Amino acid sequence: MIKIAPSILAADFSKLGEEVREVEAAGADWIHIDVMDGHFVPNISFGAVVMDAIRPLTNLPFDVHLMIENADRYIEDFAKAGADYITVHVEASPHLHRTIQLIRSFGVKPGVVLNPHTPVEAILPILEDIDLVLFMTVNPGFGGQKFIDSVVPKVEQLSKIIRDKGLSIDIEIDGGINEETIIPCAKAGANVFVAGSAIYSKPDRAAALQKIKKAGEEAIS
Ligand SMILES: O=C(CO)[C@@H](O)[C@H](O)COP(=O)(O)O
Repeated sequence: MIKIAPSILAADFSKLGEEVREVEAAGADWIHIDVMDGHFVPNISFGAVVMDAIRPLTNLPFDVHLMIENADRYIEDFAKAGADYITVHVEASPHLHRTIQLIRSFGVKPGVVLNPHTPVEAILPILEDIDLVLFMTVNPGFGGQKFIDSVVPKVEQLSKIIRDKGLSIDIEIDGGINEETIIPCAKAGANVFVAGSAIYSKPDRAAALQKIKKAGEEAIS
């Protein structure tokens, strides 16, 4: 099953509620929420207050991608604001087990994010403790960047490890996803795809979303 998670980073913030409702009606599976602190990444987006404001507008799972330092300090806020998944960067988490346990303690599903250059080996020790692995196919901080295809073999590598261990972990891809780049990622074993500009920059968001999803489904059929 291919899931599409539109990234609201690419939405029109002056009408964020409508933008969320529009992608839900278009067939979105999750809503992807990019939180940036201006330290771990060179950009600032929004925090738990904004997420809290849009939480009543949809029942779709909120997939919160923390691109921040000191994530432990903010996890409770995002959990209380209605996160279903919280992912933290392995590169920004010196005490990864503790952070994962903290996320789970609030009833939220924990996940780990890898930057494009970070090897899969970095997360092997915590694989049995997480629900989601997010592979960045751009360097985090901005929407609209070019897909880095050298990440695809890492997706294949992790997918095999998950299969061999009999684990149930979603593999998500984020950065430069469109109806073409989804194909190698889906074939490599990913099942959740973040798309920002490929959906929100299009006049017909529903058509754009469905085209990406169909390309992913065809790739694995
Ligand atoms: O986390 C990030 C960027 O740091 C992503 O979620 C982007 O927002 C995806 O945008 P597109 O590459 O799809 O435009």
